[in-house]
Amino acid sequence: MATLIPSSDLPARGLRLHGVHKEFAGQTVVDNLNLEIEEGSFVALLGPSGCGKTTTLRMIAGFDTLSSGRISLGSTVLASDHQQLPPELRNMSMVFQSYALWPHMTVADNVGYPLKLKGYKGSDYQRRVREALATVQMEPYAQRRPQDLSGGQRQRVALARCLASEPRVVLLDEPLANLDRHLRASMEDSFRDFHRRTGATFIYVTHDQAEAMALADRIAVMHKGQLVQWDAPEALYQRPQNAWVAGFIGQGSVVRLPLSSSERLLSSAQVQQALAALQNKPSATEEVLIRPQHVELDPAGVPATVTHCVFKGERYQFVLQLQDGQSLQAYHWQGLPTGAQIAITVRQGWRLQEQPAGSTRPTLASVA
Ligand SMILES: Nc1ncnc2c1ncn2[C@@H]1O[C@H](COP(=O)(O)OP(=O)(O)OP(=O)(O)O)[C@@H](O)[C@H]1O
Repeated sequence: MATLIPSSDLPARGLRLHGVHKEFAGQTVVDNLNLEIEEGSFVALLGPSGCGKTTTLRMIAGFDTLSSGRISLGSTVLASDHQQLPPELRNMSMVFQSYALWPHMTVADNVGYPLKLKGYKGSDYQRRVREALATVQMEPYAQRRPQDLSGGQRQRVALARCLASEPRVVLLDEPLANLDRHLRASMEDSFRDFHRRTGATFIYVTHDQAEAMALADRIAVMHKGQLVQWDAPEALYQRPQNAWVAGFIGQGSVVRLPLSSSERLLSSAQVQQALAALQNKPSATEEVLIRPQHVELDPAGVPATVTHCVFKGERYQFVLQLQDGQSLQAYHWQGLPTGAQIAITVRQGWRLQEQPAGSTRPTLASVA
């Protein structure tokens, strides 16, 4: 796959992955990965299960070796196919889904562990432990053991331990995966705050696109070991590279439309014209992403039939059938019966790049 990151000047103290490749028993799990991560940024590695996110994080941390390529932090080469800086010399800290706290130690001792390794003692040690615990509002729990804490509290202790070691890079591997939905939302705030306070570079692995969008200022979308898009959350949502990314990020429909121009962002008039032309069964069509919020009921629009309607609390979610049988997702504040004949206007569309033959795409979120 082509390099998606321009090989511009190295960020002065940033993290760079250059042609990183990893095989396990002859099978490629990370394929020529190129990324330039700015110092102090919050980056998410996002992709479906098995796409190589954790392996990438472990190579950055130094827990896995590279088959080929190079990882560097500023001017220091951390790893290549012939050299490997040990994890403890990388000035990085990893936060795991399982928290990885010592069960026989108190909360304070868990947090202080990396400080002891660095030789801190006495009042300086005590102060740093207190400060780290205060940052995650866990000071009152200093003398408890991890098993006497909730999942969210344990993860906050793991964050405090990470903070105490003052890393330049914080690596987080699905840290919220074991928590319920409400706790996840409040922990997202803790991560944001933690990132702001430390100024460290954060690399956050998740398969949850909403979590990645809420936290990261840049997202690397991975699929089958390859980087498919590297962009800000808004850009990923508004300008996905292809139908696979469009299906993975947010809700929407990919429809095939006959297009007469070459722009990627299509105006309402262009989409309406293409939708109206579907009744002529055009032979040449291209993939266009249409987000549900851009579909509006409009008596002057093109005909469609309601095939599915689900109440979602703040709105109804529909599946509509276009004149040629293609499906389109839409929202509306009112419910409509299945089989209702309506007319719609689409406010905008995004032309997708065709994917290489044989590649798969995630199933687009449906209301069914
Ligand atoms: N030590 C190993 N030996 C052999 N294969 C491995 C090893 N570690 C990972 N793999 C394989 O590499 C592929 C990528 O795994 P990885 O854990 O990096 O994916 P992931 O995107 O983090 O997935 P998940 O979200 O499920 O954790 C998978 O097919 C996995 O089975």
